[in-house]
Amino acid sequence: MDSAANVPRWTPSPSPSRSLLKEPETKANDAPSKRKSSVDELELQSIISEEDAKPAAAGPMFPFSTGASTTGPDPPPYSGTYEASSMAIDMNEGKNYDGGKGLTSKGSRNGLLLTWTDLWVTVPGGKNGGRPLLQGLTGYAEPGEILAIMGPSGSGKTTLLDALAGIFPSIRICSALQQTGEILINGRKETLAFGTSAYVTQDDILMTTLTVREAVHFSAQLQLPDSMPTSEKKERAEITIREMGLQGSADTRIGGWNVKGISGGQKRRVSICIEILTRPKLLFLDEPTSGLDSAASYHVMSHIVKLARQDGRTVVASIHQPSSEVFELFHNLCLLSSGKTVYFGPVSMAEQFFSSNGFPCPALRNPSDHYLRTINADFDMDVEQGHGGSTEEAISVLVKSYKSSEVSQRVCLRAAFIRDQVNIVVLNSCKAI
Ligand SMILES: Nc1ncnc2c1ncn2[C@@H]1O[C@H](COP(=O)(O)OP(=O)(O)OP(=O)(O)O)[C@@H](O)[C@H]1O
Repeated sequence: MDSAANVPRWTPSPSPSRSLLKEPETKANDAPSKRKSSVDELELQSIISEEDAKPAAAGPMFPFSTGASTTGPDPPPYSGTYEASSMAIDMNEGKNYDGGKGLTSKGSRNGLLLTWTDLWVTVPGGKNGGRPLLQGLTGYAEPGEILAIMGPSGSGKTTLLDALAGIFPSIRICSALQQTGEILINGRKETLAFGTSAYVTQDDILMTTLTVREAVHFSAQLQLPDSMPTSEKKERAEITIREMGLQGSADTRIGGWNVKGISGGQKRRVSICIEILTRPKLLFLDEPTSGLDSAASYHVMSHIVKLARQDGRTVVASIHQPSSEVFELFHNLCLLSSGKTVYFGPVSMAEQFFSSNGFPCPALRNPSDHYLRTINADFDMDVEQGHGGSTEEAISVLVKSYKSSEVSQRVCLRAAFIRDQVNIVVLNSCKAI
């Protein structure tokens, strides 16, 4: 077992300024388009189909607005075909990536592509005019993929999820948090129709007197459209109960502080069950695996991956301590420390990022544990020093290195590219009218 003294510490070499995403030797024989690695080579191809540019039918508005409602033609559904090949290769290298093929599949054609640029959330007041909880974050979440948000406790994971889900300022008015930056759906500010997105919060708010089956069935009756026959709603509820591995406790009361009911982990799964009943296109999950053992965590997360892949759903999940198997299920990783980005990019490239900055993951250690231990400064006083610099120094090196890295530039470019591309399509469709 590792002792606290074995926590990897900052060592000054190799140089943090070393460029990331260097072309691996093994790619030398790949097609020329795959070999492109420079951002200058990014071809901004306007290949969103004309059909995609048609305004979508208006529907009832979802309470979790993800941006101001816009006038004019609605944005085209994300087609997944805008991608320049050079970017697709470098950004998505790794075993979980399907080379962009999945994004052009039928299921993902109507997916939601979420992008955020220079996102700040601040608590007003204090000497310096406020305390920033999120500091200029930029990123994206793609259809058919899972973005994992990780970081030590208090690093801003829930704040980021809340901001992306449009919780500020409409729902948590009393929090008085200030938010700036741009959050776009398919490149546009958009208010989503009811049932399009769902948010499983950290707290399980459930009716304690109901059984699991009653809770899920009632929820299905209320959430699923009136046009769906009752028998189909019941079937959907039963399928979802099974998918979350709750069939064994379906007739057990949920329970609360006064009456013992299902376990904490089972409550978590009931909450997820209720939110995925409508099969939302955009799903936010705050700590979906808390309270679950490693096998249950794996089953729940792999089911969510399946859901994401099946119909090109976009999933953003904060997660504390994934096992290595669960970690491998994620596509992209957003690693936060005190509201700053330590790393954003493909899960498969994170290891290279850490080792190129002097923090190689020791053999046989779960990479996610390694990343979190490297950037957790909460217990610095208790941890024996002597392995190089402090955790604060390590965080500072990684944050600086990420900012100047090619991977960060690509993330910014990608967010800008998606926005510009959609604007071109909307402009063209307006001209055509
Ligand atoms: N309304 C608020 N007013 C002041 N500070 C806040 C507010 N909301 C969050 N914070 C602070 O913002 C920081 C980030 O909180 P957040 O809940 O996003 O962290 P987290 O990474 O989700 O933590 P955990 O993993 O423990 O859930 C914390 O320091 C928290 O105390």
